[in-house]
Amino acid sequence: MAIIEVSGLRKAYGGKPAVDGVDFTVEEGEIFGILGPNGAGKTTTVECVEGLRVPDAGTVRVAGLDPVADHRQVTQLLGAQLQESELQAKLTVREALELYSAFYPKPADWRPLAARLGLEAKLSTRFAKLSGGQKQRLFIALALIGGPRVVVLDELTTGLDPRARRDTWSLIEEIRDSGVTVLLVTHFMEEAQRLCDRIAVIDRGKVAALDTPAGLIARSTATTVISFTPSRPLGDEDLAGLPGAMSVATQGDRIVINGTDDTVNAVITLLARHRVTAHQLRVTEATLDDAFLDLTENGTGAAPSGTTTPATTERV
Ligand SMILES: Nc1ncnc2c1ncn2[C@@H]1O[C@H](COP(=O)(O)OP(=O)(O)OP(=O)(O)O)[C@@H](O)[C@H]1O
Repeated sequence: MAIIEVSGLRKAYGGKPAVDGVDFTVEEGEIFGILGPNGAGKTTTVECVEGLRVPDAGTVRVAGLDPVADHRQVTQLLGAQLQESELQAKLTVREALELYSAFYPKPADWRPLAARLGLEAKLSTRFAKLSGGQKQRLFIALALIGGPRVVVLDELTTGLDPRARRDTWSLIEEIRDSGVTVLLVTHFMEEAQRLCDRIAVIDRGKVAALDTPAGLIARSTATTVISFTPSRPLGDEDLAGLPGAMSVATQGDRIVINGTDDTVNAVITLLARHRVTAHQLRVTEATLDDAFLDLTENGTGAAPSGTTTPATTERV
């Protein structure tokens, strides 16, 4: 069942469209990612979902409620961590948790929440003295304190070191596993690929693509690249007609083939049949990075699904 429904959403600032007809639905219990280049309209979109901005046109519903007209009810079921969150420097972690608990009629018990987020030892620490990762953990706790059904996390891991980022990913998965729907705005492809059940790629205020991470990668013009140096030359006729191969090139004594998983298997069979050893065999897969560049203005422009281009050898 959809818990968030966004339809025909438009929002302009000073006449310039920031969100220009966005549609998507988020199913209850999923991690839904919003991905896109700087200034694409991601934050404006989630701020409309949170009821912090009033749409110029279109409808937004959270559990059937209008985030603007039914703001009070929506704040009881939606927890938000904003992109640039700050707290009073002298506030301790305990005070922040107690203060935010007071905003809700039935808050979650903050003690187990703090323990789950690794904040127990920091309860008496002032906000200004927390590390970036600890601040983010506190903001997650504050977003969860009302016992929400949906939590919106906007660029949560920006500025964190790789270990803190990975720890935060585990937390986000735990939140989803506890039944909370997560709407996640991120710039990090690896984060989106690892965490999200589905992703809307937003570009210039519109949804450029909406799919699972694997589905977005499959749309990418980039594919699987196989390269190796054979122990003795292979005939052109052997390499022609490999299943799924879109191009075969030689670079010195290296062979570079752009194809699919079927091509990888066929190459291995071919090498075994000819008793040829492949030196420095490399297989690289398309990633969400490739798909992102294909789908957004920063890349080569939106590529229609199913199109292919000749192999690019620099990815090898
Ligand atoms: N309060 C505002 N007043 C005027 N223009 C704004 C305002 N907020 C955002 N914009 C503009 O609207 C467009 C979309 O901004 P938004 O913050 O929604 O994008 P974003 O995808 O979240 O970007 P980023 O990834 O850089 O955070 C941008 O061109 C931005 O400059």
